[in-house]
Amino acid sequence: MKAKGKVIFFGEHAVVYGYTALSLPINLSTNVNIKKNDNLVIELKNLNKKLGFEEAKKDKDFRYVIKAIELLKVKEPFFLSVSSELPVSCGLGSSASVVVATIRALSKFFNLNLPKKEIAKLSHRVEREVQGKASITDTYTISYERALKIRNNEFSFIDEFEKTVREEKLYIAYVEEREMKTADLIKVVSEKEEKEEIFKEIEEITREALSSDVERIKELMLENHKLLDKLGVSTKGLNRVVRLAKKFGCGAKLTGAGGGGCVIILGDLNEEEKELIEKIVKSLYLA
Ligand SMILES: Nc1ncnc2c1ncn2[C@@H]1O[C@H](COP(=O)(O)OP(=O)(O)OP(=O)(O)O)[C@@H](O)[C@H]1O
Ligand SMILES: C[C@@](O)(CCO)CC(=O)[O-]
Ligand SMILES: [Mg+2]
Repeated sequence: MKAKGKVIFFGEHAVVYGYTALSLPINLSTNVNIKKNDNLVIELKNLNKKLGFEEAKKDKDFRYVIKAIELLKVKEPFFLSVSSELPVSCGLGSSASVVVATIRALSKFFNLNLPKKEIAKLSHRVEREVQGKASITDTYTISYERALKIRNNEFSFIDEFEKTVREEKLYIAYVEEREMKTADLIKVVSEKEEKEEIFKEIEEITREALSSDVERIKELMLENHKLLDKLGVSTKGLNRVVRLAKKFGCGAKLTGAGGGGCVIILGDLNEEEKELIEKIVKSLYLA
């Protein structure tokens, strides 16, 4: 079973504290396959790891899959294999995508017929338990496969916002590997003294973005990025890509937890501009 990834357009981190975020699903996906087996074995293809259940429990990389299996209380053994088109731990929701795909696959294999709502709820529980803190943004966007506004862990669909940003090209620049996981970055932010003031400024930007035209959305993305930098979750590499995209007349910001990973770029890039960005990133996708 498959599950998509996501980008956050506005409001990451602030959303963990009840403020607003706007997110969109993206078409890079994770695939989880399950087949009958004598023992419970888990394979993580992107990470080149394959372990039995008891061994996997001791390895941090397996935490999301293990927690999902434990939560569904399934008894019979199986072989479960995860592979993803999403770069791992880079801001595109790879953790949530793995969890949603795993729960969807378990639901099908064990004939549980879990409805979308239940899959979203369980997936969020897994992320929250593994990370300590997690908003519903990533798991719900991926479970519902719709653009969402999240506030106070409640969601609504924002198809109009998605239509507005889709008037322009949307690129994802995979800039650099992250040294920290989302869980660690959430902790860094929790220790930042001036976080509430920064969140309030992000909130104003996010609310304005929801009813703005695409040109204003581009400016607001740059402002949101500046505040994420002030919050301490940007890097030199991410700032460099955002600066270049701005020079080319685009909106740009880091997306997801930050600390490296990906930048989203909204606007048209000509061949020469694309090449200049490609020179300083690992890859550039059209989302
Ligand atoms: N392809 C994969 N196979 C197995 N586990 C994965 C895979 N992708 C992600 N994970 C799990 O998710 C963890 C990374 O999650 P993390 O939340 O840090 O990054 P992300 O979800 O990509 O970024 P963000 O939360 O900012 O969107 C990995 O350490 C691993 O446990
Ligand atoms: C950093 C964060 O806001 C987004 C990660 O994609 C964490 C969360 O919402 O749970
Ligand atoms: Mg994550």
